[in-house]
Amino acid sequence: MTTPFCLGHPSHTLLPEESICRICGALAAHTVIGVYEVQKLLGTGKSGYAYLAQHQRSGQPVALKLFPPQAAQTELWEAARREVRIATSLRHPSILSVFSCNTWSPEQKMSSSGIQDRYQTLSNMYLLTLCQYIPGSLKHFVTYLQQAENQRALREHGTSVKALLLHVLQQIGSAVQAAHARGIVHGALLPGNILFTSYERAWVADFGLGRLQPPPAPYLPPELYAAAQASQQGNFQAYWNMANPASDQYMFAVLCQQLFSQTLHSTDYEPFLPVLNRAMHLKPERRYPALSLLVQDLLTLSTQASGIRPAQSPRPAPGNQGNQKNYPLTPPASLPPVNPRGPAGNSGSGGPRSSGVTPLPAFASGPLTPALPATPLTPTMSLTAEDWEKRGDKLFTMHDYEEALKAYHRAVEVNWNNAHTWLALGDTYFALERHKEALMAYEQAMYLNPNDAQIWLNRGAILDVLGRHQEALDCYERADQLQSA
Ligand SMILES: Nc1ncnc2c1ncn2[C@@H]1O[C@H](COP(=O)(O)OP(=O)(O)OP(=O)(O)O)[C@@H](O)[C@H]1O
Repeated sequence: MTTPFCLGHPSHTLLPEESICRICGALAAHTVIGVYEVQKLLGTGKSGYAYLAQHQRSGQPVALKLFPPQAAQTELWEAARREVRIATSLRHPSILSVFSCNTWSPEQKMSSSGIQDRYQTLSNMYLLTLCQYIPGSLKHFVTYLQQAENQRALREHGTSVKALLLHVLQQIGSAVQAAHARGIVHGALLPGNILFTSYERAWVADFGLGRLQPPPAPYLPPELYAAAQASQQGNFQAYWNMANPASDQYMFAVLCQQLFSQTLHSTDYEPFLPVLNRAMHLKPERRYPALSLLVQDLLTLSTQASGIRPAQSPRPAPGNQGNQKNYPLTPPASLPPVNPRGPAGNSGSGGPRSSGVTPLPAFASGPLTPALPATPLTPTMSLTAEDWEKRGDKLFTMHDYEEALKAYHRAVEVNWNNAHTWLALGDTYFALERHKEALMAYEQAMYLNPNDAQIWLNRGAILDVLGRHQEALDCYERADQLQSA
């Protein structure tokens, strides 16, 4: 038997059954949490670790984050969970949705659910979130923009580094503005929370979680210094309460400033400085009344300088600025439209679609996604239910949930009585965020096989998402009983 080790840097050996390292606090390699097995450390944030984990059945990669127990912060977890749900419900094409946000205790390592609520003592509870794994980081994006050959390729497409940069900033701004319109402040617009599925497709992560801890300099706006200090002394509520849309605007402007200075010539970058200076004004009331106005000014300046037709993003009516809904994700006129598929949880959210123009390079998919054999998906009458299910499994692993759904539907048409296929169908609806349909599929699976712990577990997870926490707990308990029977 191999010695267990933790995923921290440097790695430490662990005692058998130890799932969290006592020295560095990182998870043990291969820890199983619910239906996911932890594979590697993705990075360390302000208040915890992020890991790559894999769905045990389908192989689907997910990003799993653990926020360690800190009594004062724990009080905020319920509020954070509420905000995570609201942000996810916006289905914004650039808001990375979180598909599970719950408390978890290492003592439950051997439990089937892994996601526990209320029954644990506060001192050993972690806040655990699961969201889509997104392979590209802001660092990848900047490196791409800095390379001469890519700059040349962009020019050949009739666009530029600046246009692509502004296109991405527009997506980020749109996500943050949409959240502000629903009363959600991000609180940590840092490079680690900006992720990419392709070089022109950005996602903002950690809505609802960013305010749990203040960001470091230079992102921290001056008006929040005192709150940050208070949180260092354990009063996390101070930062949670004080962060506001104007402070998000400040952080967004710092992010813009860093991106501009790293990727543009100073002559291209200088015209933007007055706009950024306004957004970073020491007095929050002197900043833009809404983030969308800042983005609009950046776009207008950019198009004035380059002669590109400005993106159509109407200013909000006076008096309605703070409450502006959203503004369209209109790419600069010369940017080639491409179709990087968004993550599954957001696939119904109306991200850009392909128009057949040569795409900009997409990120390679993660190592956990094997290539799909080039089998056409045309229905063949001779396929068995098992064949359809296998096909669905492959498509699911490739994140092609729409096609996986079709394949699983074919499987249940051929054999209605297979609980396992209904379970797979439920998982696919879950990935597509069609929660009610997922619940119905799990219930059909449960009807066919009431003694399958996995079905109870997944039904619990969907009930959690639907806010039916008590029923979810009952399901987790039933799953535990079945597994220990
Ligand atoms: N969904 C994801 N997919 C892929 N990588 C991710 C994902 N979420 C986070 N990461 C990676 O893990 C790292 C740590 O993430 P984490 O959210 O813990 O911290 P952060 O984003 O850097 O800062 P913060 O604590 O403010 O959120 C990130 O820098 C990023 O590289």
